[in-house]
Amino acid sequence: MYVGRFVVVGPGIGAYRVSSRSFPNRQVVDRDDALTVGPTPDAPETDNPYIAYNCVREGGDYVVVGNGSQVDPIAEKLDLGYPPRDALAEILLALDYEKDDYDTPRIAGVVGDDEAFIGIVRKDALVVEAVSEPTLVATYEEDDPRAFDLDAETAADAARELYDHEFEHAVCAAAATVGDAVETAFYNGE
Ligand SMILES: NC(=O)c1ncn([C@@H]2O[C@H](COP(=O)(O)O)[C@@H](O)[C@H]2O)c1NC=O
Repeated sequence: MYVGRFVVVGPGIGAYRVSSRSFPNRQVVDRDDALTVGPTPDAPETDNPYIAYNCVREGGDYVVVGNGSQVDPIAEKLDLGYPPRDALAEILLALDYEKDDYDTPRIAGVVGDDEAFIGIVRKDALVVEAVSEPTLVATYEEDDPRAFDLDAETAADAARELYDHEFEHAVCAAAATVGDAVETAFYNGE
């Protein structure tokens, strides 16, 4: 099954995978204050505005994961002390779904050491929920949050677990854990 991009978040851990039919030549890079998805050096040029963005970034005591430019303003709201639910709802609603050929939803998660929130804005709905167990939401097909069996306990294992998941067209993955410190990791395949 092809679900496009997806996030999995639970208390203390969050992960994100890029799956892509149209833009497979992409990778995650570590840019000090964020993990960024972008084209590989050999990728064909494109003017699509939705394929390069920060996918993992700290905000306040939390880490934000997501599939587009919403990650930055959500993190900035958290830096200002907004409650995670409100930061997710406000920014997802403000930016809304992507205006591409698929009306691709924006998805995001906020991870704290003992709490987590997940959100999606689709053409027909805005959903923001607190979650107590690892929970998945994807851009296509799996676009309502549902429990996900995440075995990983480290960021490196979470990135690898999402990359290896059976959903089709894996491109790259990133993850973070939130405890006494934040750890991040990514995996771009072999
Ligand atoms: N975040 C991403 O990495 C991303 N990659 C592709 N998209 C959008 O989704 C559309 C469909 O892409 P695909 O066929 O790869 O699923 C693209 O035209 C683009 O507008 C993205 N936007 C949201 O998921």
